[in-house]
This record gives sequence, structure tokens and C-alpha cells, in this order.
Amino acid sequence: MPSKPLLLIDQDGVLADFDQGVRLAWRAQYHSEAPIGPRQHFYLRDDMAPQYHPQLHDIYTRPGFFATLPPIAGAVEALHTLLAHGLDVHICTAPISNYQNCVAEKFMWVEQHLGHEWVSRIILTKDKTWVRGDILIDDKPQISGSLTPLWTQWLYDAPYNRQYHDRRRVCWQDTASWADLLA
Ligand SMILES: Nc1ncnc2c1ncn2[C@H]1C[C@H](O)[C@@H](COP(=O)(O)O)O1
Ligand SMILES: [Mg+2]
Repeated sequence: MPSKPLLLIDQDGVLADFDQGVRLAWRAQYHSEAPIGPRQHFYLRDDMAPQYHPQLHDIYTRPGFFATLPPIAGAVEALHTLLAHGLDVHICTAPISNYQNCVAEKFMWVEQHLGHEWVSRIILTKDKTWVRGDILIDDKPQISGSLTPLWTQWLYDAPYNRQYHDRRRVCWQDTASWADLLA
């Protein structure tokens, strides 16, 4: 690992809690728990029966969904710590194809939770393999794209990726899992 690696940090599932946002929105609208089975797949719809897919889609495409996602525990503090230690930290995030609310709201989320100076650290792309970096911290177990990535992925821990043991695993609250970035 280079002494000061260029870090790419995913947003949904690493900084902003997409799953919890869906659960909260579902509860608020339907006054019941979201009908999500055990989390085994990256995409939430793959852990939900098909009859609920339209309601799920409606939730995550509506205005306000991405802007109001709760932060993942420890994420905001971790990013400030990494920057304070001199690392070159960027937020590398893919918008959904129904981009109308998602794109602006991802920027709003970063400004609200990390501060305005972090907005210029956002890299928005549908294909993360085009982005240069040393390490990409991302919860998605299979990141596809048209290039061979220059970065190495560290898998951000989530229930739906625990069957993967081929990569380093990170969790903000487990400070030992990323402490060597600060060395
Ligand atoms: N768990 C998820 N289910 C459905 N859609 C998801 C999930 N996590 C993220 N997404 C969406 C929302 C994001 O804008 C894009 C890309 O996510 P990323 O964290 O940048 O890979 O997919
Ligand atoms: Mg993600």
C-alpha cells in the first residue's frame, strides 16, 4: 500500500444508510415493517417479493429520499479523521438511472453531513472502473465496468456481502479494520 493512498469512498451503504432509509420510509408510509427478507443480495429488491418492487422503486426515486438518508455509524467521523491525517479522500458514487432526484440529493447529503468543502471531493460516475485511485471502499461485492480498475477494493461490511472472503473487510466502527491508513 502506498504511504498516503488515494482513497475512493463509496456513498450508499458506506456513508449513507440506503437500507435503513428504505425501512424508515416504508414504516412512515405503510405503518408496518418493510417486507424485506434476510439480507443476502446487494440489491434490496432481490430480498423482497416481486409484488413489493413498485413500492420500493417509488420510495427510492421520490424527492427527499437520498438527501435524508441516515449516516452509517462512524462514517462522518472516519472521513474527517482520514482527511486530517493527510489522505487524499474522494467520494466515488454511482447515481441510479432515475437520476432526477438522486444526483442533486447525493451532493446535498455530502454538504449537510460532511461540509461544503467535501462537495468538490465527489466523483459521480456510472462506471467506477474509470476512476483512478489506490483503494476503493465499497459495499458492492461485484463492481463491474468497462476497464480493469487501478484500485483495490476493500469491502465495506454489510449483511449482504458477508459470504465474500476474498477481500479486506472494513467497518468504520471497527477502527482496527482501517487504522493502518492513518499510519
Ligand atoms: N441495497 C441497494 N438496493 C438497491 N439499490 C441500491 C442499493 N445500494 C445502492 N443502491 C443504488 C443507489 C445508488 O445510487 C446506486 C449505486 O450505489 P453505490 O453505493 O454507489 O454502488 O445503487
Ligand atoms: Mg454502495
